[in-house]
Amino acid sequence: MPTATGLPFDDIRALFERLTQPDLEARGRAALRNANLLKPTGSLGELEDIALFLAGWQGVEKPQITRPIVALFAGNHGVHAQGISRWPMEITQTMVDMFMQGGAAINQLCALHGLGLKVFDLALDMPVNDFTEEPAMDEKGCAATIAFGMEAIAGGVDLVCLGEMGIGNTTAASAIYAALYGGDVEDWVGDGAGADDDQRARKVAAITKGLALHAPSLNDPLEILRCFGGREIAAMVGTIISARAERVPVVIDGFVVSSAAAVLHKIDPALLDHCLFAHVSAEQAHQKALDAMGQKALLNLGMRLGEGTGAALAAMLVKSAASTHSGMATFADIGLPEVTSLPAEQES
Ligand SMILES: O=C(O)c1ccc[n+]([C@@H]2O[C@H](COP(=O)([O-])O)[C@@H](O)[C@H]2O)c1
Ligand SMILES: Cc1cc2nc[nH]c2cc1C
Repeated sequence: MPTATGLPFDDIRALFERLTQPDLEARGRAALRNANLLKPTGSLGELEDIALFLAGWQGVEKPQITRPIVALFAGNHGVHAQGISRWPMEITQTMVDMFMQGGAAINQLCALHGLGLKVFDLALDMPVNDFTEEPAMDEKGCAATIAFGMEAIAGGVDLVCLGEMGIGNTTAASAIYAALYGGDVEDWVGDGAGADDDQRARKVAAITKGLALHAPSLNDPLEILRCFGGREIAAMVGTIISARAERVPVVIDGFVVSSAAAVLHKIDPALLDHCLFAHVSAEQAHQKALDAMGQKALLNLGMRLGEGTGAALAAMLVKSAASTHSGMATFADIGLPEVTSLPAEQES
């Protein structure tokens, strides 16, 4: 990834200059098909919007989801030493082992909804640096981790749901939001995986210290990622970028995955055009983060697990949207007149 001519991040930044776009002609054909499907206009609500979104990114009138995956990234965090989580760091490895054994929540949802599960553990025995003392990563390591995340869609997938596991990573995510958007640190901090009042106060203190230490870097979103992010967050940035290049839609999970999306949104909101936001996490500040990105989530079920569980549920909706749109009969099929053009405002 790093080149002889520039800094490692230069290669990443170059990718933002040549963004693939949805196929608007295919999307238009899908909109016409949608108008002819055997149902009252608009009666499948947001499923219709999702079907047209898929048609645009897949470049076909009848989109299909046949190879969906959850890409689940795990990382450990040096800031854990500041007493910011209810859980020991070893739980990250324990859960990775459990993902392999099939006993975690995400395994059940993947099996139920026909989603492949790819688990990537990112040097769990070498946590990123404690961001209250030094940047979490150096530029080379951060860029290499972004590049690693780009490989998650290799082998051909047509929907990628992002998930993560990392004790301490809600502190990293809160720090990223506070650095990107400013405001009171308290407003970006929540209970994570069950923090008590003292742990929560220590999250605020750690982030406040980190923001002061890394103040010179706060005007550059990739630097913010490097200073505060875990490897799992950097890798998810990479997956979102490579999915865009391949025109593969991405489903963003909760509070932590959204922090990876927020890094890209701050660089250019158009970098998220191929992403759907799955759910509003119960982690306080997730709604605030969604608002900052101008995003509306599909579900709001009070979930705050991570692992990609909210994204896996939303994938079921995305698959439903593709199936109804592509499989239904039309009014012409029952001998009724066909709609042959749409009013201009309904064309996209
Ligand atoms: O993504 C979310 O919405 C979310 C909200 C709260 C907690 N989590 C999960 O909880 C873990 C981090 O919690 P903590 O308190 O150790 O920072 C990590 O494995 C996340 O997947 C995830
Ligand atoms: C047990 C456990 C499972 C998790 N899955 C995602 N984050 C988690 C955090 C904990 C503590």
